[in-house]
Amino acid sequence: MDEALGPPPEMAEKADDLTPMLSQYLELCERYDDALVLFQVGDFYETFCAAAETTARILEITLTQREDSTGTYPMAGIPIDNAESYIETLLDAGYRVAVADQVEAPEETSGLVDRAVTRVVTPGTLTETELLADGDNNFVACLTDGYGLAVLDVSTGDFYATRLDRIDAVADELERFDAAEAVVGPDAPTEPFGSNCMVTPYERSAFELETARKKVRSYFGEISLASDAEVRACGALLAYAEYARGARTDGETTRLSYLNHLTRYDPREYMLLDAVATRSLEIFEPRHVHGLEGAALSETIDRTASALGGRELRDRLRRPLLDPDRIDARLDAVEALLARVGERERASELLADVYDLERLVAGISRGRADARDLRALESTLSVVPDLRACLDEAATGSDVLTEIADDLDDCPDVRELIDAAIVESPPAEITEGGLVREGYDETLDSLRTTEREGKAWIEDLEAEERERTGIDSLKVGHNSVHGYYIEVTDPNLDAVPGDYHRRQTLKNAERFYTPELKEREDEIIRAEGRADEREYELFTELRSRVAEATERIQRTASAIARLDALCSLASVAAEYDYCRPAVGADGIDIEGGRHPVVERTESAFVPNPVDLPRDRPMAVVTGPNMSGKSTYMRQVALICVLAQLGSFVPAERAELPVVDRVFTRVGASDDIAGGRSTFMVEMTELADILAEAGEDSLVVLDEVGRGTSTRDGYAIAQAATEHLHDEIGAYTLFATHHHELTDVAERLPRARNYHFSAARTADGVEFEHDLREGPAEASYGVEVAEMAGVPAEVVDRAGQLLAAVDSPTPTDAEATISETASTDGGREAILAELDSVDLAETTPLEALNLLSRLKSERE
Ligand SMILES: Nc1ncnc2c1ncn2[C@@H]1O[C@H](COP(=O)(O)OP(=O)(O)OP(=O)(O)O)[C@@H](O)[C@H]1O
Repeated sequence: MDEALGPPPEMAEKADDLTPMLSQYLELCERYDDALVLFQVGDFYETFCAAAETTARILEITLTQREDSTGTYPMAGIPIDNAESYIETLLDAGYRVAVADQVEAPEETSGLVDRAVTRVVTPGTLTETELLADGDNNFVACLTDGYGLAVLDVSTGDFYATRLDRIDAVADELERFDAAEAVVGPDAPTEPFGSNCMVTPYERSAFELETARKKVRSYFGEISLASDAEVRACGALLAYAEYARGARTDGETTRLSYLNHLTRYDPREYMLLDAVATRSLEIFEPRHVHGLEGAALSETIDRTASALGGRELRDRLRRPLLDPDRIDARLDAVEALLARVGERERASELLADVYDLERLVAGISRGRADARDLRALESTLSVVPDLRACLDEAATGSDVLTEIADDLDDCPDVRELIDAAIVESPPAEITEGGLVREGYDETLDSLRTTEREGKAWIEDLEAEERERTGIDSLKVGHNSVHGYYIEVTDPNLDAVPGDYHRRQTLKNAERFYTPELKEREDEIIRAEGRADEREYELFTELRSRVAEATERIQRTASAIARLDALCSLASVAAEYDYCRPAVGADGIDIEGGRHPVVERTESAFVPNPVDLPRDRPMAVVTGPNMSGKSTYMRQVALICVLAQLGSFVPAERAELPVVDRVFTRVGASDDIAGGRSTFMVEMTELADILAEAGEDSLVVLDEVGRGTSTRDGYAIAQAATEHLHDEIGAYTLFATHHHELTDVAERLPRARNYHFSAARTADGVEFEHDLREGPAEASYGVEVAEMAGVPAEVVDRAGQLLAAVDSPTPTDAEATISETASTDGGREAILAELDSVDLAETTPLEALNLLSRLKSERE
């Protein structure tokens, strides 16, 4: 147990004697015992005891002390004004943070200021925009036994639910959503969570079926969820999200009223890209190779102008479709936008002015938005009519675009409300006035008039008093401590009238007030204070009215997101000359295919074809190191992913099947943390593929059996190839350095050999990167070693050894055999006999007997 969490024992043992403030702290620590409690004291959030020591260390802040009658306690505090960055560091260090704010103003109470936890910040429930990545979701997942899975982005309201029957599938889904946190019930398994997912055990009662059902119903009415496991996951997740919102003091519930859409899905509706494939195809994260970082697919195809569009595109990448009609509908939209260059460019320009509507509206609904947020909402909505106009031009022929145009609602009533109430550039603070337009509210206007008139009266005062007193140097001024004053320099003090009261003495002057000035001043202060309060009142009222339009704004946000994602796909297709794929074909048939990421960095990228018809779905790819095998195989997988998410693809022509799942076994990645060797990882991945691939899957194997002896490696590679060929029939690309495997491919009727060529040149070896039929002839491993900087003497020695293997100088014994063989013709006989042996049908004992017989015949 982390000592920084829970009630500090040194306070707990003196609980009855603590000062009221510290006993309030103790109580909150008891209630929020899985979080670090940040406790507001004036302008700071303080922590005490072990929590103070921990925060001081993590945040590199000073550890001080607080004394009270019961003792001295370590204390560390952070300024409230920039608390968010400190909170982020605490989250990164693996903590949840409960923020306890003063919920009543100190001047309104004679005793202890009341404090309450107003939010619990956890990695999965962040809503603070400064802590969130713009173009990406931040998900919290919830898992029950029987594998009900719910996934929610609290900052946007995106909410999904599904049920899975295998724990592996749970891990795949969690990886798909890249959940930052997983809330688990008492019986849920704990193994599927990756290392960057915080696991949060949560109250058993929230997972009880009836409680959960009630909670789900309170948000979504009679929604049909396929299983009790899902109901429990959704209900518990909603309860947890409410808990993270903290307590409310205004009597409202902690409901997240902007959550009004739950998407129930079946993972089988989408192409499955498991964790291994997502990583090895570098869909979202580039891999670091020798410290060099390339680009990920997501970045390469992202030309979205708004955060909404960025998230939508990533979501599509996460879940490529399986339904050819839906894929085609998206492709129609991309095609329509591609054809309408002017409208598309105009739309992208407009989209660049769009704020993050989803997060804005979620903030408004949670009561956390300020006046600037409302203005941002208004300005975003004001773009919508122009966007719709662009679409009206471009939408012809695309149902998807027509639907988007229909969903784009600029909510004129909401815009009017905001525009009428809020000034154009309001301040960030909502309690200090200056937000509300003149003419919006009579009470406010009259308070402002009083304030203005009072100030005008004071402005005139200086001239009036100079005239009345005859003191030309008399000044009227204001300071924050003493308020308004009349200042008279020492030489003129004789001329000061009797109604002047001394306020302050300076070095060479005295400051005075008059009863009238005091009265005016009080009036101004009263009017100012009441005006600020009135503004706050008007603002929160307006915010609640805007919140009533949440669903309409969310629909518009979703339409904008879809439009932005489609515009991005069209722009990339135009810029990089992608073609529209035909999806739903019987086999993979690509002409001039390219790797979408590598082609951007490789100026002379060589396009290559793919020909894997349904009845010959296997290709064994050989070729020297560095010739382009891995790039080629990944490019095939990426083209399939792109096509199924509804994107054009980097090729001259592409006919593609609907691939249900992409499997990869690529490269050697150690899993030292997981305690598995390179070979073990490799074999686990191979086992998954062989167990789960079907004939509609695409399997990319980049060398199998590399992590063990050549003999074992080859045996495994051959057996796997045969199994994939005979039993599974998946679209398979198998790159290998085991040249013997090309013989196997030759023998298998539904497989074909391909190779990448290279040419020896004076400087070493030149890779041509073009794919040809048939097996490769040479490896050029030694040349590549030389290019990589292996020392010359090692390269030379390797060259000699290679030459010896290629044209062996016979040893004495071999020379004798070969002589005998050539004289008596026995060599041919032995070779003929060897050729006739079917190794697959030969037991080790038979092989040994054969060898012994042949040997004795030679002697
Ligand atoms: N079609 C292509 N056109 C131009 N350059 C390419 C092409 N394919 C690959 N390359 C370049 O060649 C380099 C090597 O490619 P890749 O890693 O695919 O080779 P490989 O055959 O898989 O090598 P190894 O067997 O050593 O794993 C890449 O870094 C890439 O920049």
